[in-house]
Amino acid sequence: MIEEIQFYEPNEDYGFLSNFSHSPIHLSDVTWPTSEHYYQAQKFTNSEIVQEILNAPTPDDAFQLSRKYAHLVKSDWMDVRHSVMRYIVFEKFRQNPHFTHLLVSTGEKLLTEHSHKDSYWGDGGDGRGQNELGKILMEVRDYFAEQEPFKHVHFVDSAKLPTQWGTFQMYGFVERATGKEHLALVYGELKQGEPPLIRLHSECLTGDALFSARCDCGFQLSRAMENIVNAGSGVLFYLRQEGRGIGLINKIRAYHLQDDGADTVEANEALGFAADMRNYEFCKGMLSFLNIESVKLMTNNPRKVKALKTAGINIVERVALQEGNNPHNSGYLKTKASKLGHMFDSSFIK
Ligand SMILES: Nc1nc2c(ncn2[C@@H]2O[C@H](COP(=O)(O)OP(=O)(O)OP(=O)(O)O)[C@@H](O)[C@H]2O)c(=O)[nH]1
Ligand SMILES: [Zn+2]
Repeated sequence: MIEEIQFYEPNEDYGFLSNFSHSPIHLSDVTWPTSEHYYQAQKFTNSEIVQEILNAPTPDDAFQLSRKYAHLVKSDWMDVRHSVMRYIVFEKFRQNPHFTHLLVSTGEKLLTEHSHKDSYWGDGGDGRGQNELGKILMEVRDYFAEQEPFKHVHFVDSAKLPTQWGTFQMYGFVERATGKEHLALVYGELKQGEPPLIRLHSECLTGDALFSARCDCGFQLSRAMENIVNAGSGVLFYLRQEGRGIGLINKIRAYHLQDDGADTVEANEALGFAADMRNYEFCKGMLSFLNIESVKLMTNNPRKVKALKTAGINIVERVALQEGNNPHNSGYLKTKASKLGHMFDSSFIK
C-alpha cells in the first residue's frame, strides 16, 4: 500500500510542498517570493498587472489579484498553464536546496494537494480530483533524487538532545546506499557565511559508549562536543562507520589480533580489509541539508580533510583534536601517525 502525504497550508506539515510556501525564485532580474506569485502573474500580458502581482504582500493576495483581473487572462492560458506550473515548481526546488532535500526525503510516497477548492491541481478534497500539482512534485522529486547532493541521504526527523555541555538539535538521516542511520548534532545557530566548527566522528561503540582506553575516540567525542558548545555553534556528525568501516564484530577480531601483537593496520589487513574502509561521500547530503559550504574541521586525519575537499566542502581551518593519550592506546596512536598519516604533535605521542 503506497503511503500518501496530503499537504495544503504552507504552515502545516509538508507545507514546503505548497505553492504558497516562502521560497524565493530568481528569474532573469526578478525575484518571485513564491511559486504562486509567478504562476498567477503568467496569466497576464499586461505588465502593470504582472508587476502588481509580483509585489503582492502574500501569495493569497497574488491569487486574489488574478481573480480581480480574471477578465484579462490571456486567451491561451488553459493550453500553457500546466507547463508554466511545471517550470516554476522545478525552479523553486532547484533554487531552494533545503526544500529539495525535504522533497527527496519523502521517498516514494504519493504527494497529494488536499484542496477542496481545486480538483485540477488538487484532489478536490474528496480524492477524486486530478492532483496535477502532486504529480508535478513527484516528477520533480524523481529528477532530484538522482542528483548530487540529494541522492546520498534522506532526512527523517529531528529532536532535542540535552547533554552535559548544552542542548543540541539531533537530525536523523538514512544513507540511501547502505540504509545506515547517521546523525548530525547541531548546536546554536548556523549562520550563512560563517564556517561552523564541525567534527565527522566515526562511530566507535567501545570508545564512545564503553569507556575504552585502547583508542582515543571517546575522549575525542566529548572534547569535540565541548568545543562546539564553547564556540557557540557547530555540528557533530556521528557517522555509523564502526571499526573504520569494518563493523564492531570485525573490530573485535582485529583487536584480538592486536592483543597477539599485530598493529591496527596489520590486523585489518590480516582480516582481508584495507587499513581504512571508510567513505565520506554521503556526508555531502547532510552538509547540504544544513546549508554548510565551508567548515572548521576538528580532526587529525588527513583522509578526512581530503574527503571533504573532494566533496567540494571548503575547509577554512583544520582544528587538531588530540585527546586521551594513555598507556593502553599509545601504540595505536603511534601507528595511526606512522601508517595512516595522522597529524599529531610530537608532545602528544611521546
Ligand atoms: N578496524 C579498527 N578500527 C578501529 C581501531 N581502533 C579504532 N577504530 C575505529 O576507528 C574509527 C575512528 O578512527 P580514528 O582513526 O580513531 O580517528 P579518525 O576518526 O580517523 O580521525 P580523527 O578525526 O583525527 O579522530 C572508529 O570507527 C573506531 O571504531 C582498530 O584498532 N581497528
Ligand atoms: Zn575508538
